[in-house]
Amino acid sequence: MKVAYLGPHGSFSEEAAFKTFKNGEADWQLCDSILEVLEAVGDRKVEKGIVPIENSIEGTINITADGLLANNLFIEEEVVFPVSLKLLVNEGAKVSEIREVWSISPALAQCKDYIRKAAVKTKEFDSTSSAARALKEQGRLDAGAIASSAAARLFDLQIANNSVQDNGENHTRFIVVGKRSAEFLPFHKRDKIMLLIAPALDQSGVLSSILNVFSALSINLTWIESRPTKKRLGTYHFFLEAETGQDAERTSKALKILRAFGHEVQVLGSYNTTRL
Ligand SMILES: O=C(O)C(=O)C[C@]1(C(=O)O)C=C[C@@H](O)C=C1
Repeated sequence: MKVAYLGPHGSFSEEAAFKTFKNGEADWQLCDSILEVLEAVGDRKVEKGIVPIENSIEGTINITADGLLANNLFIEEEVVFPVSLKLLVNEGAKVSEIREVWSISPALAQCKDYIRKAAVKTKEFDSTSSAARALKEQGRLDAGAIASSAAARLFDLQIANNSVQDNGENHTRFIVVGKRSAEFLPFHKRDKIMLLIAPALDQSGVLSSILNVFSALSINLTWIESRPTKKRLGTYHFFLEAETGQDAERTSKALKILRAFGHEVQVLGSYNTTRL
């Protein structure tokens, strides 16, 4: 089975992918960006992809949320992975002389406090490991990369600071996605469900009326995110993730009520969750 993830080697996505799929189960396809992973699944070049969707410090990874819809994907599994962001430097570099730090944007955002205090510039890359690789290739002594200890080993870089993230408790939620197929059985004995809800009317109280359906049925919501529809300024749709507690009946009741109110409801995934 072909499985895509964000490369190059040494990325957090790689660590999450290796822990999620059994040895020998996957024929790995490394991609240059998160969007490329989602497109590879969308274009059926691979069967599955694994991508980050949310980080405990920085929040939603919008590229993933929007890319799920643009590529007609279905969430099949969720894994929560601990992240430890380090400052990597070339041999001979002095921390006091670092003027720039390089990384993917969500990782830079997870280290805002360090970046502000150190008064360094930032430069965005498509992954933590591509930043580490570029640092090694360019041999710069005035720049550092925010990346993993695996990237330090792989690119032979020194760990100048073992933890540059704003909070020691740092987790990223990854999802395994596949191409959506009409015959897929939604919410059958799974822990969670992901919905995309486009409200029927743009009127006051519409979001609270949607949320009331879940509270009336005692369904716990675990994530809510509004994203612009990209059609007109001020128009939004909502990602809602709920714990189904493997109870398909209450979940289908909620969907029926929401649709009866005229809201457009799409099931974007039905999955179990694992903490790595
Ligand atoms: O750049 C990587 O190493 C990734 O796997 C991406 C990513 C992300 O974008 O959230 C994954 C986990 C961490 O939160 C930092 C980076």
